[in-house]
Amino acid sequence: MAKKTTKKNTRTKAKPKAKSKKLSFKLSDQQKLVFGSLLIILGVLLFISFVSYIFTGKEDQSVLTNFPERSDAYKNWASQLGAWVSEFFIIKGFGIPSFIFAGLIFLSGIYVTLNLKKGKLRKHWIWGTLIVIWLSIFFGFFTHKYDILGGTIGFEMNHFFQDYIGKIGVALLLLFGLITYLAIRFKLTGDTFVNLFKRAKRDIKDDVTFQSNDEDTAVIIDNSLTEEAEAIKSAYEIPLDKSEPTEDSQPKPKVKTDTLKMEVDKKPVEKTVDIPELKVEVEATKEEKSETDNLADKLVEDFGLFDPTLELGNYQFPPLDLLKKYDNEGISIDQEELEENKNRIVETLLNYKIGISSIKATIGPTVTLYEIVPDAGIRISKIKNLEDDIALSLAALGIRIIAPIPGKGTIGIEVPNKNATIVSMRSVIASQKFQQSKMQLPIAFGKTISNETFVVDLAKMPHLLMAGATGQGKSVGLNAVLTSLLYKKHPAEVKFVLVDPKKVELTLFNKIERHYLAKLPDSEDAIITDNTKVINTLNSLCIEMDNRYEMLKNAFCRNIAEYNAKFKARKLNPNDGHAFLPYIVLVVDEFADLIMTAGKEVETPIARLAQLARAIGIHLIIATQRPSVNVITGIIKANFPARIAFRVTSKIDSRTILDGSGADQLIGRGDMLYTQGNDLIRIQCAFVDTPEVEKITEFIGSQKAYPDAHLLPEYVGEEGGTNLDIDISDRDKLFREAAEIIVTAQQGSASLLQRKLKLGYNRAGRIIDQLEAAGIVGSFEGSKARQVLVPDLVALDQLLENESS
Ligand SMILES: Nc1ncnc2c1ncn2[C@@H]1O[C@H](COP(=O)(O)OP(=O)(O)OP(=O)(O)O)[C@@H](O)[C@H]1O
Repeated sequence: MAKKTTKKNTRTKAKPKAKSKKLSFKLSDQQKLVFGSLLIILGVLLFISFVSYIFTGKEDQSVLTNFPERSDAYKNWASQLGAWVSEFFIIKGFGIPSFIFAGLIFLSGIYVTLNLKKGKLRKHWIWGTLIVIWLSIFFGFFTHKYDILGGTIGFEMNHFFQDYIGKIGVALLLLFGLITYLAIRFKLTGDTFVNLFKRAKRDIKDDVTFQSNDEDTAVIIDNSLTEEAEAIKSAYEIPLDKSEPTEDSQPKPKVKTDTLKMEVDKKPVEKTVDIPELKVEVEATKEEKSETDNLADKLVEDFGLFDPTLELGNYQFPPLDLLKKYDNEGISIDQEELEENKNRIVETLLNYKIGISSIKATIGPTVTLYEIVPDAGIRISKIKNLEDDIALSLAALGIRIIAPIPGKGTIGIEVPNKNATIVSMRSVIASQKFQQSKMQLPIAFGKTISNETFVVDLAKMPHLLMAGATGQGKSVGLNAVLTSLLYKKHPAEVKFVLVDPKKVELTLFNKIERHYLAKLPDSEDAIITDNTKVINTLNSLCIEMDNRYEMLKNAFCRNIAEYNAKFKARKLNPNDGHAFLPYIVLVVDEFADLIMTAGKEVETPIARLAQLARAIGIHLIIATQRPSVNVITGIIKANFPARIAFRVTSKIDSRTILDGSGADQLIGRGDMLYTQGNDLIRIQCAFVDTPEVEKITEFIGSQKAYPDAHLLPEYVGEEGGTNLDIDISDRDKLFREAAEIIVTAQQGSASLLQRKLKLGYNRAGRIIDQLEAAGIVGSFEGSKARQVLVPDLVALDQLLENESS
C-alpha cells in the first residue's frame, strides 16, 4: 500500500517537471519566424550547392582534398561550404537523391514559419529518407564506381546485397520496396492495378475509334459514351457547343475528347448515387398487410371496433349526487393558530440553540406543514431528535419531522390542525385530475398536504398493501378504492373478487354481484367470507392467471392493455379462445385472519399472484389491522411495493409496513402515509360513508345486469375430492392405532400421526382420509386440525365394532 502511494506520488510529482521541460522547447511566434526562415534559406542554399556541384564538382575536387583554406578558389556557387556539403551529401552520401534532403529542409522551414502540424512534417521526413535510400540503391545498381548518381552509400549497399542475393535478387528487392511504398503511401491495391489496366485498354480502344473517324468530334464522343452515360449526355453537350465557335478550340479536338471521356467514365457513377427517382421509390413502398390484418380491417370497417360494453350498452355510471357534500370541507386558514404554532416551533428550537433563517407554512386538510430553513452549521439530526420536545411544546399528537424534505433544501414539521377538515369522496371524484385521468385503474385516494387530489393507477402499483390499527380508516380506504373504480370503469372492464372474513364490511357490494363481482362457479355468494373458500378462489385466480398468460402468448402480446387493444381491433378471433379480458381486483379485508387460519396455503397463491399477475391484469389489495411480521411476511412485502399505512400503535408496526417510522405519528381518521417504494406521501384519505356506498351500489344494482357474476375457472382442491367410500378392507394396517391416537389427543392432524407412528406424510394423509371416511374426524379445514368426531376410546370401539358387524 505504502509502495503504491509513493509510486503515485512520484508520478504526480514527475508530471509538472515534464511539462516545464516541454515548455522550454516551445518557440514564440517570432522565434518560429527566425528559425523557419533560417531553415528555408538553408534548404535553398543546399539546393544551389547541389545543382552547382553537378557542374563544378569535378573542378573543385583538387581543392577539396586539402584542408580548407580561405585562399582556395572554389567554383561552387556556394563556394567553400557549398562544395564541402555537396561532396558530403552527394559523393560520400546518397548521390543525386540527396536533393530530397534540400527539399525536406526547405519544407521544414515552411512548417515552422507557418506553425503547421508537426506530425505531417515527421511523415515527410520518414518517407523522404526512405525514398533517398531506395533511389540511392536504385542508382547504385547501374553504376560501377562512386559517382554522383547513387553516391558511396548507394554503391556500397548494392554491393553488399549483391554479395548475398545477386543482381536479380537486388532488382526484385527494389521492386518489392517500390510496391510496398506505393501500397502504404498511396493505399494502392491489386484492384487499382486491374482498373488501371482496364482503363488503359479502353483508352487505346477509344483512340483507335477516334482516329478512324475524322469527321465530327461530337459524333465520336457520342459513340464512345456508354449506355449509362446516355442519361446525362445533355450535361456535356453545352461545353461542346460552346467550344465550337471559338477558333483555337478547333485544332485540339483530341485533347477535348479525352477530357470529356474521362468525365463520362466518372460521372455516371456519381449520378446514379443521387438519382432523385430512387427516393420516390422508397416513399412509394407500402406496408404489406397480412391476411388477418385485412380481415380485421374489414371487420372493423363493417362493424366498428369491438365494444366490450355493448352487452350493457345502456349502463349508466353513478352520478356525483349520490355522494355527500360536507359542511366543513373547504380549508379555512386560522391565522391565530398558524402564528401560535410558528412561535412555539421557533421558541422550542431556540431553547436548543437552533436558529431559523426562514419558515413557511402549507395548510393541508388535517395537518399543516411548516418548512424551516435552519441557520448554517446546524446538524439535521439535532432537529430530528427534537420531535418529542416539539410535540410537547405544541401539546399536539401526530407531529412528524421530515428532515430534510426530499428535493427541497428544507426541514418539514407536520403539525395537526386543530379543526381537521373532511375530504369528501365527492370532492376527489369530481376533481379534474380524476375525471380526466387516462389511467387504466385510477384511484382517488384523497388529498395531499398541499391540498392536491392524489390519484394513482392501481395497474401501475401493481398491488397494494394496506395496514393500520383498528378504527383508523382502513375500511373507509377500501371503500374509497372501490368507489373510485365504480365511478370510472364499466362493468365489462373490471371485476372484483371480494374476501371479507369480517362478514359485514363489504356486504353492501352484494348488490352489484352481477355487474362487477367475480366468483367461483359453484359458490352461491360472490363475496367470500369462508376461509376455505378463499384458498379455492386464490388457486382459481392462479389458474385464471395461467390461462390469461396462454392467451397473451398466443396473441403475441406482452400485457393485458396490448391484448385488449388487439381484441378491440378485431385482430383476435374469439373462435380461437380469445376474449376481452376485464381487470380483476382482489380485495382482502382482513389478511391477518386468513394467514392465522390458512397460513401457507394462502400465502403461496397470494405470492404467486403478486409476482406474476401484474401483466395480465390481476391486482391485489390486501388490508390488515395486525401488521406483524408473521402476517406481512418477507415474501408478501417483497411483492407489494405500494403500501398504505393508517395510524398504528407502535414504531415496530410502522417499520413492518413502511420500512421506517412515521405511521405511529399519524392522527387517525383517515390520516395515512403512502409509499410506492421511495418517498412517503402524507394523505388525508377521502371519506365515503356506508350510506353513500349503499346508494351507489343500489344505483348500479338496479340497472340491467349480466346473467351471472363473472365466473372464475373451476378449482378442485386436493382435499376436496376425498373418497368417502374407502373400503374397510383397504384400510391401512395402522388404521386402528392411528384412530386411537387421534381420539386420545382429540386432534385430527396428519402431523400428529407422522410423529407418533413415525410415518411419511403421504401415508399419514391417507390414514386421515380413511378416518374421515369412517366418520372419526371431520372434513378438511385449511391449516387447522380437523375436528375429532369421536369423544373417547369407548365410543371409538363401539363405532368400529358396529362397522364390522
Ligand atoms: N377518511 C376519513 N375521514 C374522516 N373520518 C374517517 C376517515 N376514515 C375513517 N374515519 C373515521 O374513523 C372511523 C373508523 O374507520 P374504519 O371503519 O374505516 O376503520 P377500520 O380501520 O376499518 O377499523 P376496523 O379495522 O375496526 O374495521 C369511521 O367510522 C370514521 O368515523
